[in-house]
Amino acid sequence: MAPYAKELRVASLAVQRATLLTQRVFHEKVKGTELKSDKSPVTIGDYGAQALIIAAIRHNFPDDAIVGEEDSSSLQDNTDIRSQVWNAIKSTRLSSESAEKELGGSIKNEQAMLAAISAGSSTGGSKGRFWALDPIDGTKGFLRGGQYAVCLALIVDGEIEVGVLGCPNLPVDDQASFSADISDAEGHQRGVLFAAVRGHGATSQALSDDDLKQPKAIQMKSPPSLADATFCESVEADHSSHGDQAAIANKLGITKPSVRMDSQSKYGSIARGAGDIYLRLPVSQSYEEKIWDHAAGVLIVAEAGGIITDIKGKKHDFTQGRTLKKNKGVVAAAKNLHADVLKAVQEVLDAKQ
Ligand SMILES: Nc1ncnc2c1ncn2[C@@H]1O[C@H](COP(=O)(O)O)[C@@H](OP(=O)(O)O)[C@H]1O
Ligand SMILES: [Mg+2]
Ligand SMILES: [Mg+2]
Ligand SMILES: [Mg+2]
Repeated sequence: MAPYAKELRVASLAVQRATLLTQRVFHEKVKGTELKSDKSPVTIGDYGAQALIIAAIRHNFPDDAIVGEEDSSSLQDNTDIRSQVWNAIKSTRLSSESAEKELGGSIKNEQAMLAAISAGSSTGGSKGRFWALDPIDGTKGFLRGGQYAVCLALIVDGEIEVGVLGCPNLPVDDQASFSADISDAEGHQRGVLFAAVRGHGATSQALSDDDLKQPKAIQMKSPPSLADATFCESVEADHSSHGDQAAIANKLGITKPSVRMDSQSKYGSIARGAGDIYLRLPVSQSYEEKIWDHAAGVLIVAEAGGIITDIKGKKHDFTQGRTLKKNKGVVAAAKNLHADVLKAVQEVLDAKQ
């Protein structure tokens, strides 16, 4: 059996189930968005997806630690939000009974739901197994009806071994034109699951497939020249500097406008050859990137043949706890472009100092 086959299967089904919850929360316009202490939003969808995924991991791998973005502290007193999360969870099941059973079935009650959410409090580190979980990455994109991703990765002794991204609003077709805009995907079926196991390549498949047994290999594209390349970057200008990105594009002779897209959908997109370069350029020097914002996407891009480093050219270090405190930013590109892109990034950023 291929390495990590069970982990890949459980992670894929757990992400698929969580995307059903997030889509329902979005379409039923379930209100109940809170602001966290850093003023970032968290929704019923974030809490519900975290609970469902952690319950599935604990059923299958009870000894594994979990580094999840959300915690349940604000749900302890807020009974209104808590019961909305519970309602969303209760009504979310995979249509395949056998797959639902593989995940351990439903969560038993509200207490078990809170316990599952709280179980994402591991501090990670350099030893043993843990899962990095972002139940909704791009919460702002999710709220806008844009791109978002449900992200799960298994890290073993500091190496990312398995990565899964569920992107409900990206087109299924790997050849569809590269855009964050959902209306551009009209006529395209939407909802794609990207996955990778270290050393075994990256795949995509339709999120709607009941049994998730039809992954297709994906590959990064190598554009003939830098001038033909397409950049992507965050929508949020305080997550990645749009101005620095434009200066870097200019230096490289790239004239096509960048594609702005929320979430790790950017990693999935370049991995399937829809775009060529993803830059995340620090705005604040003190911000530490979170491991759950990158782990799954970094493996998927690497396994699709891309190169990913931070802005200094260093590999991202997932052994440092809940954040990537030893790294700044992201430079992800096809193999034939990465060195030139990194050089331009450094020239532009150095010139600012
Ligand atoms: N100042 C900052 N710099 C970089 N990333 C930030 C940031 N503040 C928040 N983020 C992260 O950016 C993520 C979204 O990335 P993107 O801009 O690529 O869509 C957020 O994930 P969540 O939406 O899961 O909270 C959040 O963790
Ligand atoms: Mg968040
Ligand atoms: Mg995130
Ligand atoms: Mg999130």
